[in-house]
Amino acid sequence: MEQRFRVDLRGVVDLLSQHLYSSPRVYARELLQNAADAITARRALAPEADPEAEPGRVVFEIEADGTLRVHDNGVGLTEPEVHTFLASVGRTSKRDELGFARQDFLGQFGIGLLSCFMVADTIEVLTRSVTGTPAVRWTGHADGRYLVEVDDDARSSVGTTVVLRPRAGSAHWFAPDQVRDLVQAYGHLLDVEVVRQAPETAELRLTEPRAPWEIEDDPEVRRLALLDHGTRLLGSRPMDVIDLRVPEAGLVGVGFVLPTASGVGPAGHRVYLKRMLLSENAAGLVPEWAFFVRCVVDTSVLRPTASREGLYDDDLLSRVRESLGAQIRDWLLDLSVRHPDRLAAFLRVHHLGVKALAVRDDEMLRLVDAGLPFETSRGTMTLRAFRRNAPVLRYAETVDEFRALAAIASAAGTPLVNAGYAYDTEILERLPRIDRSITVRRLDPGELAARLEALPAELEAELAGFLRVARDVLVEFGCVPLIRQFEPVTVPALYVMSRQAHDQDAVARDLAQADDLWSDVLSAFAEVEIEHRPELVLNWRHPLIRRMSAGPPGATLRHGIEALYGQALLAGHHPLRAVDTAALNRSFLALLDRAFAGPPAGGGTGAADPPPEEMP
Ligand SMILES: Nc1ncnc2c1ncn2[C@@H]1O[C@H](COP(=O)(O)OP(=O)(O)OP(=O)(O)O)[C@@H](O)[C@H]1O
Repeated sequence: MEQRFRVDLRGVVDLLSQHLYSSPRVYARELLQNAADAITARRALAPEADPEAEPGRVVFEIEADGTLRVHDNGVGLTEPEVHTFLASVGRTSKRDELGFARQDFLGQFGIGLLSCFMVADTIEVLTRSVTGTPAVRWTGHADGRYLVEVDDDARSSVGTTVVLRPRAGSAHWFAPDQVRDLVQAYGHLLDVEVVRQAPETAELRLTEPRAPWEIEDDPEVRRLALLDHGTRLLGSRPMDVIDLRVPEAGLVGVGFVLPTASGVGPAGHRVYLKRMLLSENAAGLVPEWAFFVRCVVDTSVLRPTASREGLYDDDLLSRVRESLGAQIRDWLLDLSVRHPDRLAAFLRVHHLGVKALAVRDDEMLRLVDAGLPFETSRGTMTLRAFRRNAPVLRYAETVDEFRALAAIASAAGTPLVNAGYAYDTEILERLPRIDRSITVRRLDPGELAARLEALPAELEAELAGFLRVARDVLVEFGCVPLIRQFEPVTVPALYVMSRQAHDQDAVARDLAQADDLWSDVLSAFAEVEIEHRPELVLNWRHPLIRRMSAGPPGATLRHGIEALYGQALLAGHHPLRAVDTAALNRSFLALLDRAFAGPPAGGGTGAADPPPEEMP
C-alpha cells in the first residue's frame, strides 16, 4: 500500500537550529522578510483590485509581557492559502508554476517561518486577505500540531500579524533593544517603512530612506558621505571609495579601499540581497588579489544559500567576481593617470597586493612600472625612471646581494635594482611583455667582477709574489684571488661567486652530504665544471691592500688574507662553512695577538709564547 511521508516537525526545527542557522537571531530576519514580501505582493496588484492600498509598513510591537506582534499591511492570506503555505513545510507562494524563485521576493524556500520555533513554542498568524475573504487565525505548535480558525475579528485590515510569545530562556530575543538591533541590522535598507513600538517609548523608525550608494549629491559631497559611511563600517577612514555595478546580477554598491594593509573591521563583504542584509562577512565576491577592498553591495539576482548567511557559489557569482575585479582594476589605472598622489599613497600601503596582481596582469604591470618605487643603486625610484638612464635593467636577486654589490656595481657603470622582495624578480622578468625594447638581466656577480678596472700590466706583474701567497692561502677555500681597482675605496675585498661558480658550489655541498652512489655521479659533474671558482677581488684603491702587498710574505700576510676573505664573506652575507669559520677565528686571534705583541702582564717573560710570525 502506498504511504505518504510524515515529517517530524521537532526534528526539522532541531535540524534548522543546529545545522542551518547560525543563531536564533535569524527569526527577526524571517519575519521581516515575510512581511516585506507580502507588501511586495500587494504592490504588484492592479490598483482596481486593491483600491485601499497604502504605503507598505511593518510594525514590530513589543508588549509589556514580552509578547512580540509583527504587523504588516501586505497581501494577507485566505483560508486555503493558510493551509497550503503556512502548514506545509517547504511550500512557498514565492515561486512560479515551474518552481523558479520569483524575482521580486526575498523568500523562496518555504521554511523561514519555522525559524520562529527557535525562540517560541507557538506561532500565531492573524491574517486578512486582500481578496476580501474573512480573516483567519492559524496557530502552529513546535510539536507539529496546528489549528486554523476563520475569525473575522482576528484582524480588521488587510495584512498579517504574527504573534510570538517567548519560550522560557528566550525572552532576551524579544527585548526592545534587541529587536531594534536585529531589525535594523537586517532591514535598514528595505524600501518599506519598518518601525518598533515598545511600552513607554516613542515609535522608532528602523529603516533608512536610501542606501549609501544612492546619495545623489554633487560627486565630491557624495564621495565624502560615502567615506563617512565607510568610516563607520570599517572603524577607520577608508583610503578611497569605488562605485561598483554589475547589471547582470542586479548588483550596485561601493568598495572601500582599506586604509591599512593588515585589514580592519570584518574580513568579508557586506552583501544585501534585495535590500535585506544577507551577510556582513561574505566571501568570494571579489578576486583574491583585491584584498584591499571591502564591498558593500546590494544584489537582486545572486542566490543566497538556504541559511541566507552567504552567497551560493555558482557561475553567476564567478562572473560577478570577474566584473568587480575589472572595476577595481580600472579604478587603479584611473588613479595612475589622474591622481598620482593618491596612487602613491595607495601603493605605500598595498604594494604587496598590487605586485601579486602584476605577476599575472599586464595593466597592473604597467602600474607597477610607472608608480611603484623600487630600491636601486641610484636611490629609490620607479622602474620606468630607472630605465631612462640605464639601457639594461639589471637586478640583484636577493637583498643581501643588492646590499653587497649595489655601490660597486653602480661605480662600475652597472646600476642595479633590488629585486629581493616578494614578486620582484617575476615582475622584472615580465617587463618586456609591456615593452619589447626593455632588456632585463639578472646580475651575475662574475660578470660584475669582469667589469672592474684591471691594473696596468707592469703593476700587476710587480704584484705577482703577493698574489701567489694569496692564491696559496685561498686554495683551502676553493677560491682564487684577483686584483682590480674599484669604488668604493672603503671596500678592501669583494667575494664574488659567479652563477656558474654558484651552481658548482651547490654540487660540492650536495657532494659533502651525498651517499656513495650519488657522490660518484656528482663528483664527475663537478670535475667538468672545475674552472668556475669564487673570486676574492682585492681592491688596489684600498690602502690596506697596498700595504699588504708591500709587506713580507710571512705568516702575518697569510692571516691578513684569511681575514680579508672572511670579512668579504661576512660583508656579502655569504654562508660560512666550517672551514671558513675556522679561518676567521684563526686569523682574527693571530692578528690580535700580533697587535698586542710584547711581554704578557704579571711578570712573565713571554718566552713560552711563540713569536706571532711563527704561529701556525
Ligand atoms: N506575513 C505574511 N504575509 C503573507 N503571507 C505570509 C506571511 N508570512 C508567511 N507567509 C506565507 O507563508 C509561506 C511560507 O513562509 P516561510 O517564511 O516559511 O517561507 P518563504 O518566505 O516562502 O521562504 P523562505 O524559507 O526562503 O523564507 C510564504 O511563502 C507565504 O506564502
